[in-house]
Amino acid sequence: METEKIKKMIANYAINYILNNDYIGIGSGSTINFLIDELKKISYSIKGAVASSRATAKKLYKNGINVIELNQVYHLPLYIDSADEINENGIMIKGGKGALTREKIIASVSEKIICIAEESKLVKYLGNTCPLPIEVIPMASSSISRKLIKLGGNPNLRLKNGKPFITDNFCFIVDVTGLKIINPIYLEKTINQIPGVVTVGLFAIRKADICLLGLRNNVKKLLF
Ligand SMILES: O=C(CO)[C@H](O)[C@H](O)COP(=O)(O)O
Repeated sequence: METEKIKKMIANYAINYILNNDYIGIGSGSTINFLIDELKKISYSIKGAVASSRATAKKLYKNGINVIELNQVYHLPLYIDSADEINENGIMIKGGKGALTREKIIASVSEKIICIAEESKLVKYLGNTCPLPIEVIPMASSSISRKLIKLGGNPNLRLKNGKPFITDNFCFIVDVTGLKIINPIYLEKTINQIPGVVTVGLFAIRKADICLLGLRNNVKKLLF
């Protein structure tokens, strides 16, 4: 309950960053769902929103926000999303809800990335409180897992109701624990190069510019 209250508070704070009559990229997950509830109040001033998942698109649409395809815009001035972890340099682990690929695409064309997260997600060492998700082409999940073991990780195919979890892109997710994320940019590039990897949920090459960190009673702004 306390976490939900904090997520709501950050979402309420974050709408102050939304530019009048412009486009915006919107992430996925429970924190972002609170943000979308807030966006409803200013839907008239949002030119269009690019959604990072089908679930987000559905909720935006329901809240009267104009949902557009990324192909309709050249670039986005702002992308707001949450993360599973963020470190003191703005590098994030994302993909806990499985939307990492679309999130990374939107992040790559966005001028500014704001991460909204509760304090518990701010970590010193990435990968200690959550696994690193990797979206993979289904036929390559085993070969990729073997390569991840060679890199020192413990890969696990993500399941839902006993069957592989299927992403919006009809792919699987391999969640890896145990990797030492000492050089995140190098690790992101290394994993990206394994054949069959669609996206690794390490956001080091394009990290957050700002984090709005939800504390118990207020929001702290971190600039990177
Ligand atoms: O990366 C994500 C989705 O792929 C989310 O941002 C991350 O999982 C955090 O989710 P929540 O806001 O529910 O804690």
